[in-house]
Amino acid sequence: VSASSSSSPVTETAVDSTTVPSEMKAWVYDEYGGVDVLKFSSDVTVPSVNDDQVLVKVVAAALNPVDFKRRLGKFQATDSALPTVPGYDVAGVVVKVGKQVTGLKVGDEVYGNISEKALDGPKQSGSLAEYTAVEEKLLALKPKNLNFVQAASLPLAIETAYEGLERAGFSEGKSILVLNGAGGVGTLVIQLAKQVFGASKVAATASTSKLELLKSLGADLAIDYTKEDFQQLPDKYDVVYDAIGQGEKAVKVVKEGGSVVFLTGAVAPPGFRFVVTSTGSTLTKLNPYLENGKVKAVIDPNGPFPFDRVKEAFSYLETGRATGKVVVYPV
Ligand SMILES: NC(=O)C1=CN([C@@H]2O[C@H](COP(=O)(O)OP(=O)(O)OC[C@H]3O[C@@H](n4cnc5c(N)ncnc54)[C@H](OP(=O)(O)O)[C@@H]3O)[C@@H](O)[C@H]2O)C=CC1
Ligand SMILES: CC[C@H]1OC(C)=C(O)C1=O
Repeated sequence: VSASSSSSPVTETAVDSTTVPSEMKAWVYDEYGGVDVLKFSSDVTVPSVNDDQVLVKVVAAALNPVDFKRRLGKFQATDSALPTVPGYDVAGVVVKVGKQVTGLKVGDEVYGNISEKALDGPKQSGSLAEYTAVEEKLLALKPKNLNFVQAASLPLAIETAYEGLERAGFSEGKSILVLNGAGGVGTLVIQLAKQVFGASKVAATASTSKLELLKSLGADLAIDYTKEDFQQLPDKYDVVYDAIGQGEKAVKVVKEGGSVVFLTGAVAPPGFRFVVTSTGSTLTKLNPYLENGKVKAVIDPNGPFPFDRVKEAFSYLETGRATGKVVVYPV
């Protein structure tokens, strides 16, 4: 696996914005369950565009664990109605703009996480489709040096990484331990902590074959969780960022007065858990770090998965072994 920030053939894509059809191809499920509830359909209604939204022709989409947790029915109480087109992360081209849209125009190449609140009323018509409708405020212009696969991989994960660091009060000169440094979020927490926030020390956990990746992303210490227990090591950290659900252990290695961020699983005091909020402004703020290559997209080398292999893509993500992001391209 290598992190990359240079564009490639996927950068070029021609999208005819004049002919938006009424129906589209998309992956849909109308019942909660395993990957087999996903059905490929060619006659899904193209979502209408509210005044504050744009219609995006999807070039690439990325998968997140929240996609399969939602499909399994873990967030039914606050989910949008079935049937659902899954998918939060999108990169594509604007083909229609709502009446109140001021910052985007037809032809703009954009990326973003299409659901402002990941669990509370997420979009019913998501990004694993030929078109998706998104509020302008959730999108940012795609950095020119990133191809669509790289751009699609970033939104939800980088927004989560950034929001967690902000909420933890992470700042220059502080130390951090990232539990699950090789995943979609952890690969970005390492980079943001080092390159954007000015960490004094970044430690991260992964299995043996991924340790070099962690160091390439900026980790000063890569801990092989298959061989040693971070709790037995002498170090304590200003912030512990738990992206794997090891709450009870995470709080044992934080410094007095430090912060423990939980993304999943039980919250052990004094830690806290949050759910990511999508905002294009975070992407715009981080675009310079993506454009100068200080922060790179990490794409799992088993992908990108073409549109007709979305089930396989989810099955792979659900193994819990993905390195960086699982991306669907071409759509
Ligand atoms: N609260 C929120 O708003 C959000 C929550 N999340 C949640 O955060 C978690 C991480 O998300 P994401 O990064 O996308 O997940 P990924 O599916 O990308 O994580 C996969 C990685 O997990 C690593 N891993 C598995 N077990 C361990 C372990 N015991 N210790 C260290 N690493 C391990 C694997 O590395 P290896 O093969 O080496 O084990 C693999 O590279 C998920 O539970 C997700 O639902 C994510 C985004 C937002
Ligand atoms: C409660 C955490 C939940 O929210 C998101 C976005 C996930 O991936 C989760 O597990």
